[in-house]
Amino acid sequence: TRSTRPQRMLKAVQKNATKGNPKSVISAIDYFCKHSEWAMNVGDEKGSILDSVVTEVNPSTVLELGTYCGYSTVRIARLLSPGTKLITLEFNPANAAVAKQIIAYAGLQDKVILVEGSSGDLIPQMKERFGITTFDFIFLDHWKDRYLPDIKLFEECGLLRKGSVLLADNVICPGTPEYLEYVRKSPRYESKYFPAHLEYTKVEDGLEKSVFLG
Ligand SMILES: CNc1ncnc2c1ncn2[C@@H]1O[C@H](/C=C/CNC(=O)c2cc(-c3ccc(F)cc3)cc(O)c2O)[C@H](F)[C@H]1O
Ligand SMILES: [Mg+2]
Repeated sequence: TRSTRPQRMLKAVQKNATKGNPKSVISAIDYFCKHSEWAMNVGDEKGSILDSVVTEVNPSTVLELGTYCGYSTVRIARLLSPGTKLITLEFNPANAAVAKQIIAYAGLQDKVILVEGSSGDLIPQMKERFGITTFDFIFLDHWKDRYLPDIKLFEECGLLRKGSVLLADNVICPGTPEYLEYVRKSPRYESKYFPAHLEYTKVEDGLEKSVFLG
């Protein structure tokens, strides 16, 4: 049967990237998406903003919602200090299987805990399963209508502390209007918009960085 786009992306990584070299894996995926097939990775322009926020926060506890093929997982994990691991949630087994291989190809498997399942089910389990008290950094890039319910879940589960940073992809395209209204209106968050473009296109998009004020 015909391969899937994530499988073709993995093939492109195995063909064009250097094993153990995260930068070459990132470049191979960006090249594939620019010249072969568009895919919903955060991409190089927004990815650079992601890099700068991760570097600034230098988090000890990290969560990503929506692994997809692992592109942003590789971008984040490559910047983490030794001994720090990122937890990434993906509920589609086929995506998780590809992501696992792309993360391993980058040599970052020891810095990533990929959990198969839905954020709605897994967020309440973070404390008991992974010994997390609070997250320093959260990257939201899963179904856009789940950003708001999930941030409320973080609050209810006591997973945010004064200074926790949430970075949300696609707040313009496809758009997350309810989430944006919530973080921008709530007195409990300090929010800032980083303008950019939809990955591999000229369409306007951007990232919203929201700091929990406690
Ligand atoms: C709901 N809880 C979940 N828990 C675990 N994994 C999940 C959950 N929900 C989804 N997943 C998992 O997270 C991924 C989903 C990513 C969704 N991303 C997008 O739709 C998305 C769309 C565009 C886009 C823009 C313009 C256009 F013309 C077409 C597309 C651009 C983007 O950057 C995106 O991120 C994965 F597929 C799904 O299994
Ligand atoms: Mg996205």
